[in-house]
Amino acid sequence: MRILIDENIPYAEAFFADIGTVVRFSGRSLQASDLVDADVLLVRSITKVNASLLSQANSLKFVGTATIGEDHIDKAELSKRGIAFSSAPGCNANSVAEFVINALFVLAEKYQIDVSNKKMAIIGLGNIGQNLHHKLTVLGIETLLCDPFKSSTPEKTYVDFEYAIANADIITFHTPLTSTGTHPTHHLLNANNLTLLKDNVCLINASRGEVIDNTALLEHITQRSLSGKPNIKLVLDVWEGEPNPLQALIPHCDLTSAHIAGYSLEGKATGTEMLYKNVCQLLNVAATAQLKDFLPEAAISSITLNKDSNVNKHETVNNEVSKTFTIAPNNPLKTLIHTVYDVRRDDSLFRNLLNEHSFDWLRKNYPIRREWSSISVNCQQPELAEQLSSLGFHIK
Ligand SMILES: NC(=O)c1ccc[n+]([C@@H]2O[C@H](COP(=O)([O-])OP(=O)(O)OC[C@H]3O[C@@H](n4cnc5c(N)ncnc54)[C@H](O)[C@@H]3O)[C@@H](O)[C@H]2O)c1
Ligand SMILES: O=C(O)[C@H](O)[C@H](O)COP(=O)(O)O
Repeated sequence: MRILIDENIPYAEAFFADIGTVVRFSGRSLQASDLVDADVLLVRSITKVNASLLSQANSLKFVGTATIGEDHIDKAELSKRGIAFSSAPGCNANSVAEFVINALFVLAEKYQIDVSNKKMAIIGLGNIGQNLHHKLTVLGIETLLCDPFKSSTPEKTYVDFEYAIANADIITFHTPLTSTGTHPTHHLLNANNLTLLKDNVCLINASRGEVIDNTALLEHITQRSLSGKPNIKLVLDVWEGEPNPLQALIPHCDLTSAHIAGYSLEGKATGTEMLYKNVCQLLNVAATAQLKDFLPEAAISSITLNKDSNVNKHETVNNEVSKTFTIAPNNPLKTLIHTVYDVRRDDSLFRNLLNEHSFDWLRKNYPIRREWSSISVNCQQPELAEQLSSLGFHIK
């Protein structure tokens, strides 16, 4: 059994060595001829699996992508050739949701935004959007939910896209990239509706670059500046035209990164495990390998929050009780989250290394990043401990 696996899929040997011969490849240079005699092909989002790539596949039984996005896969072509397919839905949802909260905390501190009285629109309520919605609810941040494929219930109200972007203080995108169907997302945010955004809006895109018309966004930012309006607070993890982002947009961003929101070790490794289980099922072999047996302990695996840590502290300055920032600079929750991982690290790498190296290099050489669940927190305050536990931390 010949198993072709992208070089950026972790733990592939640990999972697949017992099933067959693992052959690694570089995602953008895979050729049709490499698929001769291959039985299984596991890719990431940079490999376009289409008729051309599959043209010499003579024994391929399964194609898997260790991602949730499927816009790089021609599923109709796979089905025509009788090749089974699966993605890894939800594998990196927690990673992306943590990334967004991480970025939000940076913006809140940088601009002293009291997020407790702001509305955050989540565009796309799938695996990531729902995970993020849960975390924001735990943090007490009000949300506007937008997903035309979901119906409102007494507990959950969905709003339409224009309402969401016109009324939100923070907007975060979590849709797939689609260009057909009733609600395509290609250039969902574009020259026609950018004008609806609030003056002080924060915009986060960790979905697909093409969901926002990047040229129109740059033009809009320039027009805003000319008319004396405040800048958009901008977080871009994904870019139109990757691996060649619109360079002129970069200086206008507060936080930049090379499509790594889903790149926690847990997120990537869970993708491998999901594909492994699917391959085992297809081949009718027992799935004996388990991620929990390989995942290493985090570099910092235990932390103590002292007794007087208080998330929503009212500070008295000059005999006046100061404004309560849910995410104040000394907020222990923010400190804790930025101890596990700080999105500003990736912003620095992106800005400093993008010209010397490349977008793909930054992704390939991505430093290990762990999720909140990798850390055990010793917390003496029951209320804070419960909040941390709901966010995914282990409580001692
Ligand atoms: N930056 C990263 O590293 C990273 C990581 C993971 C996923 N992603 C991207 O994020 C996307 C979402 O991931 P997911 O796991 O939540 O996927 P998902 O399929 O679980 O959810 C997507 C949701 O978007 C909704 N949707 C579709 N069209 C919409 C529209 N026009 N307006 C609003 N909502 C719409 C769908 O109904 C669905 O609920 C992926 O498709 C992928 O492109 C990026
Ligand atoms: O769609 C996804 O799951 C994510 O965008 C994923 O993190 C992309 O990573 P890549 O496959 O490009 O390495």
